[in-house]
Amino acid sequence: MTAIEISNAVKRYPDFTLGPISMSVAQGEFFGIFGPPSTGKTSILKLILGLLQPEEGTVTLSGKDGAALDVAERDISMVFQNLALFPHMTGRENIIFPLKERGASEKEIEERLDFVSEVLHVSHILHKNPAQMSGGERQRIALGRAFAAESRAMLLDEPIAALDARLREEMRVELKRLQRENNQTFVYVSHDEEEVMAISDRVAVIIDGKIAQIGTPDEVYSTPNSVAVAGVIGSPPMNFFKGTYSASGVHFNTSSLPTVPITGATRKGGDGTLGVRPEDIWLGESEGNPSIDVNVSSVEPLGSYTIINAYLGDQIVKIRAPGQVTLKENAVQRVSFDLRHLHFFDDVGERV
Ligand SMILES: Nc1ncnc2c1ncn2[C@@H]1O[C@H](COP(=O)(O)OP(=O)(O)OP(=O)(O)O)[C@@H](O)[C@H]1O
Repeated sequence: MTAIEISNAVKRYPDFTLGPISMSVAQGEFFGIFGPPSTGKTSILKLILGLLQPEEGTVTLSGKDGAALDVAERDISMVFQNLALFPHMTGRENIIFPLKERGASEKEIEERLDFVSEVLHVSHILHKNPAQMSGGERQRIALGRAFAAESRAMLLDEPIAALDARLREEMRVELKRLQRENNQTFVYVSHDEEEVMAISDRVAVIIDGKIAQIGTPDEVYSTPNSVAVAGVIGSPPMNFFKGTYSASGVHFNTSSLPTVPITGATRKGGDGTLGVRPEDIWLGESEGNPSIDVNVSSVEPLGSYTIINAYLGDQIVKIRAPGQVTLKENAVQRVSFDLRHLHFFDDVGERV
């Protein structure tokens, strides 16, 4: 069943237009929204919650036209980026507020409070007021209040951004578990690509107020439909090389990179872009794959992998090699491109 359906929705601000946006989220789905800053992610959540009305198009919630539902009727909780806790209430009072509002029994309130406090690690701060909490603690209390409500759907806007890295990893596992256990619909906004890819069933990539691609994390990563999507998904980002298509493949302008055969594509002639992810460039020659010399510029050892920045002509190329690699600056290094994982884009940046 479709929980949230947005169809050709447009919202115009003086300096920014969101949309037209079309997306549908299934009941019980963990739906991620990812994109660079100021691209309209929060505005999409506000359309779903009813804080914004679309100027064109529609928002439908479980089959009901959003235009006919006020915020309270939607049965949706939202955790805002700039969280809004009641300052005069303790953590405990904040969390149980929605339960009291709907007249839950004392027993139910206590049980829910215990459950939420344990999962979110907030038992020790329940007596504090928000002013006495750190940013991360306030964030967890805000999450607790949203979870306590047991709404049909939860909208989360960068909900764990204020937490430290270890707690963030722990929390994303817990959030996913809670979502699955409660069979809730989650729409989860983050500008942290790794986080949103790790946690979501499907991801919408938002660029300049429009949905650039919707797919599973694997689809979006393995087959980005444009240079724009390829450029924002993946860390370090994909390497791009300008070139020209011909009958035998693509000839790249970059120094002496050999013509790269392109399989299954009908395109001949015209400019294009080759995309290669840093992990698809290998150190050394490899059979059947095009190879080329690069000049090592710097080496970043990161424990389980190493990032090598190297010059190919006057362009910096990023290579991600497994394990620890010892390479000297200015060394000439032969590298090969994994032919199975090359990405071709046309002159307007669409995937070929
Ligand atoms: N109420 C408003 N009035 C005018 N402009 C607005 C309003 N709300 C948002 N905008 C503009 O719309 C654009 C998108 O904002 P939005 O908050 O939806 O993006 P976002 O992707 O969530 O951003 P961030 O990642 O920085 O939180 C921004 O340029 C913002 O300045």
